[in-house]
Amino acid sequence: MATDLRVLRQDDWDEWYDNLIRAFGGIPESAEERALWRELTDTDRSLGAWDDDTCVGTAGAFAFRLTVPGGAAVPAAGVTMVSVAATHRRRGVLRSMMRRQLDDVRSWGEPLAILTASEPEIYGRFGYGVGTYHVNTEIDTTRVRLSVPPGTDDVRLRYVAPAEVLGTCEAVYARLVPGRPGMVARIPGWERLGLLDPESEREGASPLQCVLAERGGEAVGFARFRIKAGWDAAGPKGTVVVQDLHALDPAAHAALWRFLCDIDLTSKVTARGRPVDEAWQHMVSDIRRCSLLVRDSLHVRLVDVGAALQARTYQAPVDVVLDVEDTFCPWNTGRWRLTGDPKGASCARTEDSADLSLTVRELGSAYLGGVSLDSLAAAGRVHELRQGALTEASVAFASTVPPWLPHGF
Ligand SMILES: CC(=O)SCCNC(=O)CCNC(=O)[C@H](O)C(C)(C)COP(=O)(O)OP(=O)(O)OC[C@H]1O[C@@H](n2cnc3c(N)ncnc32)[C@H](O)[C@@H]1OP(=O)(O)O
Repeated sequence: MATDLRVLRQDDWDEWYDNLIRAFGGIPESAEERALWRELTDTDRSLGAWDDDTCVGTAGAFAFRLTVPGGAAVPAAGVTMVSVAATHRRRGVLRSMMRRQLDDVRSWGEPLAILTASEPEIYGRFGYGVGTYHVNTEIDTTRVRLSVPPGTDDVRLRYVAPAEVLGTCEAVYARLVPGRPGMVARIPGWERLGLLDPESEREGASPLQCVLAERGGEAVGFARFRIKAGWDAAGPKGTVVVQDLHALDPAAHAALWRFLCDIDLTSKVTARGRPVDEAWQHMVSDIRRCSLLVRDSLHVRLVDVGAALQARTYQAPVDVVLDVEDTFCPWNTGRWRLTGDPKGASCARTEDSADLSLTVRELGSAYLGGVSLDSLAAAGRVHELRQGALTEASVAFASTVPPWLPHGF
C-alpha cells in the first residue's frame, strides 16, 4: 500500500492535526490551544501522508533561528508535530516524511534541523544527535536554604497578571537568546504558548501565577509558576510548580529562586527543563535534597555540514579535516577542512587526509558545544586519525555557556 505524501493544505489542517493528537493518546486540547497551534502551523512547510482520503502521517517544520556558539542566529528547521497513525505504523511512513523533509530543508537553504523527541531512539537513524541536555529537579524546601549573592536584596519582586506583563517578559527573554547556544528566537505568536492555562492540564494546581523581578524600575527577570496545595497530618505540604524562569543577572536569578523556595505552606519546588549549569545549584545548602534528573533535550542535525560548521565560532583555534559519513543525506559525506577560532570559521571540502572520522550524528551532538567530541570518541563514535586532533577539536567545539533550549516544540 502506497501513501501519498504532500504539502499540507489549509483545508486539511483539522484532519491532519486530529491524526497528530490521536497518535499522542487522543486527549483533545483546549479550543484556545488548538487554535494557537493552527495559527503557528506553517502549512507550506508541513507534510501530510494520505491513504486515499485519510490522513495517516504528519510532520511540520517551524522556521526557527537557533543561537549557536559565538551568538549567530542560524536558520534551523524546527521539526515538529510528527505522527503516524497506529493503523499504518512501521511501514516506512515516517522514513518517507523524514526523507522529503530533509530534502526540503536543504532546498530552503537552512543548514540545520532540530527537534525534541518523544522517544530519543527514533531520530538517530536520520542523522540527528543529542545536542543539549536539561535538568528536571525537585527541591525539598523544608531542608534546603539558599545562600544568595550580593545585590539579591536590591531586586524587587511583585505579583502581576501573566498576560499583563507578557511584553515585558518577552523583552527579558529576547535579551537572553543571543547569549545562550540552543535558544530560539520567538516566532510571532509563540509567546502566547506560555500563557495557555487550561484547568484540565493543571493537575489540581492553581492558575498560572507570575512574579516580575525589577531593579530601579526595570524588569530583570520573571517566573511563571503554579501552586499545588497539599496537606497531611503534620501540616501544609504544597508544591511550587515552576513553568518558566528567566533572569538577566545573578541577583535577579537568586531573588526569583529564593522566592520560589520560600513560599508559605509549600514544602517542595519542582521545575522541568532547566539548564544544566544553573546557578541555584551552587547556592543551595544541601544539593542531595534537590533531586537532579538529566534528560536529552534538543536533537540537532546538520543538513549542510559546511554552512553549519562555519556559522558558529570556536573557543580555541582549530584546523582539522573531518571525514564525515552521512548515509541519509549523502551530500554531506566526505572530507571537510574546518578552520576556526573565537572570531569566525570557514569549512570547505578538501582532498587532504582526515584527522578525525565521525558520522553526521556525532557532529550534531557536538555542534552546540554541550557534548564533547572526546566523550563521543570514548564511546567509539569518533575516531582520531592524527594524534592530537581529538583534543584540539574537543577544546575548540566546547562552549563555556552550556547550550539550553528552554521549551519543547
Ligand atoms: C519531533 C516530534 O514531533 S517527536 C514525535 C514523534 N511522534 C510520536 O511519538 C507519536 C507516536 N508514534 C508515532 O506516531 C510513530 O510510531 C512514529 C512517527 C514514531 C514512527 O512512525 P512509523 O511510520 O512507524 O516509522 P517508520 O516505519 O518509518 O520507521 C522508520 C524506522 O524507525 C524505527 N522506529 C519508528 N518508530 C520508532 C520508535 N518509537 N522507537 C524506535 N524505533 C522506531 C523503525 O523501526 C524503522 O527502523 P529501521 O529504519 O531500522 O527499519
